[in-house]
Amino acid sequence: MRIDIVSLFPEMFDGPLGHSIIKRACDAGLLSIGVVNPRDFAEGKHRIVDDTPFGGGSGMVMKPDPLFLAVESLTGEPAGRRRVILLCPGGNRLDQAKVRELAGYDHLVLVCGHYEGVDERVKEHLVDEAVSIGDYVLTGGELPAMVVTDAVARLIPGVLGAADAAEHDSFAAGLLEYPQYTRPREFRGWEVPEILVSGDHAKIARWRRKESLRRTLAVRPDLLDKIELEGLDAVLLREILAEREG
Ligand SMILES: NC[C@H]1CCC[C@@H](CNc2ccc(C(N)=O)cn2)C1
Repeated sequence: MRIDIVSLFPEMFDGPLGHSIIKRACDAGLLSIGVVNPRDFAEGKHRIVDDTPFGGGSGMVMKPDPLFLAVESLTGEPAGRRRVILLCPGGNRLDQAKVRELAGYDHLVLVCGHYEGVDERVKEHLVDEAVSIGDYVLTGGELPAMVVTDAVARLIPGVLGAADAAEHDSFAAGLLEYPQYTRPREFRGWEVPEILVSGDHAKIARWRRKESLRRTLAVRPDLLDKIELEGLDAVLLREILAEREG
């Protein structure tokens, strides 16, 4: 997969994309990431990328021309499935389903906004979709672009290594993930649940599913509305509710 990021601050990406899993994915050729600066596409000696808003108002707005030229420099050759995304607070909410959808593309172009706004013609005629990582405003779209890159990259086959590593993530099965423990078995008097050292894999799987349901019910009951709970899940949920009563 190829991810190109359009940002006025390319150096912001050296850290997060230059380490750990993302770096390994790039070194393994599973992912390639580029960052272009729209300022390099701005005309004139001062390479202006923003200007005051028509109609008045405070703050500056990102001009359309440098952004259009920067994106068009990346979308020349017809590359399979491509999606151009603007990161902004008013975009479609990013969730794991959206991450899975974006991971299905061959080429993502992530446009990072700045200042008080981005000229509306960028959203109307240049990008395929506006995406928000949450209901809050940041100083720029760079951190959201890193979030999207990280979340999508870990779903690329081979990036996470252990085949099912992404399967038991929170939200992967629509539920929050079960609690994880590792050595030491006893730490400051706090013991690892006995069942996890029982060696009974069926019981462990049941315990994990039940804990996922218990946590999801407690923290994100809204997620339970989205999935059909049948069979064992329904049994486990009844046990959880009975335990709450008891
Ligand atoms: N009107 C402010 C707005 C103008 C256009 C550029 C953005 C950059 N900041 C962002 C970008 C994305 C998100 C998010 N939630 O994904 C939050 N903040 C700020």
